[in-house]
Amino acid sequence: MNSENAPIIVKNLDYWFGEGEAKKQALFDINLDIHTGSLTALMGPSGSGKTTLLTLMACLRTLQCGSVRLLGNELFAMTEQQQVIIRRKLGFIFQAHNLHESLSALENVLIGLQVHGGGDPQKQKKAARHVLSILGLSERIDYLPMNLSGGQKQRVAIARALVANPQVIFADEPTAALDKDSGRQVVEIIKRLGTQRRTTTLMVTHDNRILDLADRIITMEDGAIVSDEKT
Ligand SMILES: Nc1ncnc2c1ncn2[C@@H]1O[C@H](COP(=O)(O)OP(=O)(O)OP(=O)(O)O)[C@@H](O)[C@H]1O
Repeated sequence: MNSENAPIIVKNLDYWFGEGEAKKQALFDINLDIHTGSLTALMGPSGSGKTTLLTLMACLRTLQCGSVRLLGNELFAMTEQQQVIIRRKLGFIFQAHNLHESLSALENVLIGLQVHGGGDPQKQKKAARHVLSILGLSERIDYLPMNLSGGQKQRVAIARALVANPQVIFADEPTAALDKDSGRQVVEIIKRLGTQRRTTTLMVTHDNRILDLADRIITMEDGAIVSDEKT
């Protein structure tokens, strides 16, 4: 694949936290191309910069130095309005699944469509039901989060991230709260999306149990990439 067409292209990316005496560099000269439809695991010890890099690539943090091209758009110096438009093409899955406790599984997934504004409510419900069924939750659509297991809640959060057919999914430790089987199931679903819908996924993980499912494993240490392996 021509790397110019890659959905994520990172060049010479540096990042600092703090100001003055407290200023500390968190990322050092990161260069990376992520290919369409691939599932990439981002690994490394605590504090190595994984989340900082993920949030910069996901347009959730302002770039200071270097370049990130996300779906053909340069994120450096991008306006807030442009950022909102590009974020609509992305799906986010975080460890704390942030479901609304007062809303059913179906209603939580509908939020993933309603942030886009407009749309036919009946079609939206159909899409939400469909994605919940793919995730094995057909029987649970009217349940409140308090009545779902940890794995089921995480699958609802994934359904919410997937319902709008994102082109890129950014996941931060999506399996951390799950047992081995639920964790594998979740990553298998994400992997299938890569094959079926050409969805590209970047996943920060400490979970060795699911690494065999990744197409590529990038390891960071002290703010730099120290290894980059295809599996
Ligand atoms: N808001 C912040 N303010 C100051 N320093 C920060 C902030 N967030 C992260 N850092 C520092 O930046 C470095 C990278 O942190 P980051 O959270 O990206 O690492 P990580 O590899 O994701 O760690 P973990 O696996 O523990 O989540 C660390 O030294 C961390 O202390």
